[in-house]
Amino acid sequence: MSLPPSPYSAGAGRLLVERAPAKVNLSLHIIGRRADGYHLLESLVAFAGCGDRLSLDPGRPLGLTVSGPGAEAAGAGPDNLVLRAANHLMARRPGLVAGHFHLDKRLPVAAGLGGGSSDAAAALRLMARLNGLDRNDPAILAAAAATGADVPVCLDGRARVMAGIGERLSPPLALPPLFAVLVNPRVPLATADVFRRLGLPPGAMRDAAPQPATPAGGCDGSEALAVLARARNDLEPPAKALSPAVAEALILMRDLPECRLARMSGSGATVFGLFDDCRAATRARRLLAAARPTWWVRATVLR
Ligand SMILES: C[C@](O)(CO)[C@H](O)COP(=O)(O)OP(=O)(O)OC[C@H]1O[C@@H](n2ccc(N)nc2=O)[C@H](O)[C@@H]1O
Ligand SMILES: Nc1ncnc2c1ncn2[C@@H]1O[C@H](COP(=O)(O)OP(=O)(O)OP(=O)(O)O)[C@@H](O)[C@H]1O
Repeated sequence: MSLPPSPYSAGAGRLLVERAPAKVNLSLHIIGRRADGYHLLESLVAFAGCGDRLSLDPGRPLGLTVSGPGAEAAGAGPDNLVLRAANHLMARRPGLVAGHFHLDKRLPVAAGLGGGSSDAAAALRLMARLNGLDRNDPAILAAAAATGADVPVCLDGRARVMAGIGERLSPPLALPPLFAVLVNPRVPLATADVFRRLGLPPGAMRDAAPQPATPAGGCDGSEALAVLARARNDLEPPAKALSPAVAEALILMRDLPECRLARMSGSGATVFGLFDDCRAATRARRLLAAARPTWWVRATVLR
């Protein structure tokens, strides 16, 4: 039996490494549904300090190995979003040099944290670095959009408002650092199932939804929290209907004495809580981890 190649093996080239941070939807408002079934939305997206890690060994043929707690759920086959993104890019730019990817999969899978999308974006950044492409090269942007609705916003991992189905991005936003706890009850939720459960017919527009509450540039953390409190995640009700663990996580988070805001991210089941400072978030992480020892719980800063 041959051993899988070491993620840290030197190969013929220099190992390139990128972080793939978790994406958190601070707000998510559904505006309508396109005739092709995709939903139009407005979402304020930020990125966490925790995430996956992707490396690329340029000396070897295109391939992927995966390690870490989420390795089995993510898989290492051609459907992994790392390989899908690389193949989308190579189809648009024949002749690009690829290599062997190694993914250290730390984030829970199908969790509303855009882990796969962030991995795909990291793969495109690695391919861009290896081939001397600009990150804003049209082929990179097109490969990102073709890989998944969340991939474009993950390309540079900076807080933005995304609109359309995720292809229209605001300029980067200067959010104050937000002290957060992320909790995932380890119940995977398929994004397509959550959108379907919303029950919006294709072609339908909802009554005018408010703009996503976006904290003004330069505001402090407590002003940002006040603005975010006026927003919502429209996918919470369908996710709760599909998984009671989402409601349980929201209640546990909201009931923590120092929690200022609790909301689901993306299509769930991960719930985030926001706190006034790092110490309050750390205390909350300890309380949640003790209350639900089998759940995935992290304290982190969102930017
Ligand atoms: C919920 C969010 O995570 C918010 O950031 C994204 O909108 C979902 O992004 P994603 O996981 O990259 O989604 P994709 O992989 O492109 O799509 C998965 C499935 O979700 C549904 N989908 C996704 C995005 C969207 N705007 N409308 C949809 O209805 C579609 O059924 C699609 O087949
Ligand atoms: N690298 C990857 N990491 C995680 N999942 C992957 C990956 N590649 C393919 N997948 C598949 O994609 C699906 C969605 O995974 P992901 O973890 O990105 O979901 P998510 O966090 O809900 O994303 P989003 O917030 O964008 O909806 C899973 O069912 C998984 O099998």
